[in-house]
Amino acid sequence: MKTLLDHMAPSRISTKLSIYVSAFIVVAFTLLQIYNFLIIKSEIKNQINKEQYTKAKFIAKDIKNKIDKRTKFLVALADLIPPEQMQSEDFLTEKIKEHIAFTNFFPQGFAVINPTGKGVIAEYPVIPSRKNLDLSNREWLINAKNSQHIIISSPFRSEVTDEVLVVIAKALRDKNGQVLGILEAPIFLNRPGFMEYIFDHDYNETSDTLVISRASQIFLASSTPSLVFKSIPKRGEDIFYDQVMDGFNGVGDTVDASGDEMLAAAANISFLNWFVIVRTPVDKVYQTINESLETSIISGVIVSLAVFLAITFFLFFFFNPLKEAAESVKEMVLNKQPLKHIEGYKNDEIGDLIVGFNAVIDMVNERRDKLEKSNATLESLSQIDDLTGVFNRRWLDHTLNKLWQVKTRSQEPLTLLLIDIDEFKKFNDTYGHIAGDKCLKKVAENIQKSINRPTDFFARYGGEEFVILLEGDLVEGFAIAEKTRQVVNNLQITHSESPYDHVTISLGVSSVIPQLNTDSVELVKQADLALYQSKRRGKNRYECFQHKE
Ligand SMILES: Nc1nc2c(ncn2[C@@H]2O[C@H](COP(=O)(O)OP(=O)(O)OP(=O)(O)O)[C@@H](O)[C@H]2O)c(=O)[nH]1
Repeated sequence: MKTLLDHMAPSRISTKLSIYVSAFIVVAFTLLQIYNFLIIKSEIKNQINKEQYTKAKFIAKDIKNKIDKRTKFLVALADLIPPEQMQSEDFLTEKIKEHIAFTNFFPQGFAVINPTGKGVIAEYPVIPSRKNLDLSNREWLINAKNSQHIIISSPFRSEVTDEVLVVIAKALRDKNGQVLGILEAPIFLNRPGFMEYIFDHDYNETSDTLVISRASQIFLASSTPSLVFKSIPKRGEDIFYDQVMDGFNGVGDTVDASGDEMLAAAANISFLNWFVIVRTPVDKVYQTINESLETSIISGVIVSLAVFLAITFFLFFFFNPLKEAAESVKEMVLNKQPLKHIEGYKNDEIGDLIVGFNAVIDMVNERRDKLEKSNATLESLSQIDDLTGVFNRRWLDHTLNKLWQVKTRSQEPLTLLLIDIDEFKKFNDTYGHIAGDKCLKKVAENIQKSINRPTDFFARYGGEEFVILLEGDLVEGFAIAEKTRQVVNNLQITHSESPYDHVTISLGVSSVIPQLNTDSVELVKQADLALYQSKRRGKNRYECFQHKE
């Protein structure tokens, strides 16, 4: 029973393909994700930069408008106060009250300050702490007194409420230019109607809006309360701040107090020498895309796994016939089994391969059969004597040696009859070689016919000599010798030069029970000696080899 792991052996094409294809898909998918991630990141950065810059410019414009409106309002009020009414608190209070009724720009109202800076000539609404303030040393009071125009103070913290404010002020003069009082109004940056939204944490949920005084180098407004009225980074600490301090309007990269990277946009409020920065932590900018990257990594892993399993399954399905075919071939080759058709037909290239392989096997088998047949033919031809068609000397030697070994083991007799045609030279000389050949053939054919036991073998030994090999003893040898002699004698092939007037044969018989370390040649030699005796004793007879006592 094969396990899944066997099916997924590393040597299998389907396993290799699964791994390669899956790895390719994973790498391609990952690269695509990274590419998309970088593109989207860059798009998001551009978008956020654009939005932040628009927001910064909008806020800058909004602050400018608000200051403009307030200064115009104060100038209009100042124009309503004639110098001769300057000492009339009631008149001034009434005028302020009338004027202020049209706006909510000034929740702290207006005050007309004594030119010395000590005491209030008139105010509305009445703010008790204001009356006792000594403003004589305030830079804005001094500036207002020295200016024909409205002035805007540097931002400062209220001693009373600790809020950040600016004061707008205009000196009220008599016709000689003598300052009779200073009309002033505080603008609290965090109060409703001005920049309160910048201080609102909810409004700045992801981004942070900062209003910065270039002259004072401090944060005037921020949704982070701890930043308000703190110094901005020193020159050299943050390139973006340095650029903005030099008047740059636009977008860039910065860091916050804790060193976290931020995308920022800056817009100038030139006439105040302030600027607005809108900034967002990079973490927050890319939060969504980072989260989606995590999700896509998880989904990528799941998809890759699913793709791997799907590919493995499909490749297994497609390549299994190939695998089984390969195993069949391997088994045939390794175990040297007969080549046979392999199973697993599929209607595709693998199927074509299997069909082709089977056809090759058919061809190989067919050729092998032919070769075996022709080998067998060659083999038999190499064992047959051309002239007579009986076994030849080569076959005889081989058979004799084989039988010699068999009889050595079984200790049974082996008998050899050496046959020689008498006066054959004369036959040739008399009738010619062709007739001699015919004679040889006829003799051989007839002796062969007379040998009918499967354990008796007949072969041409060479020339006009033949051998009969018997798996029997001397007695049987004599019987066959005599029978053979008679067979040839009875052929009555005319031979005028023979004393018998026809062709005869002489035979030498020898028999032995083969022993270890003896040679079959000995048996032939003995038969030859016996044949010699036959010739000497008149031919057309057989003699037996006599062992010397
Ligand atoms: N025609 C033909 N003659 C052969 C063949 N092989 C051998 N001979 C002849 O057989 C003859 C054998 O002669 P010898 O060995 O002198 O023996 P013999 O003439 O038979 O005399 P004895 O053996 O004493 O009877 C030779 O003349 C060979 O040329 C053959 O294949 N065809």
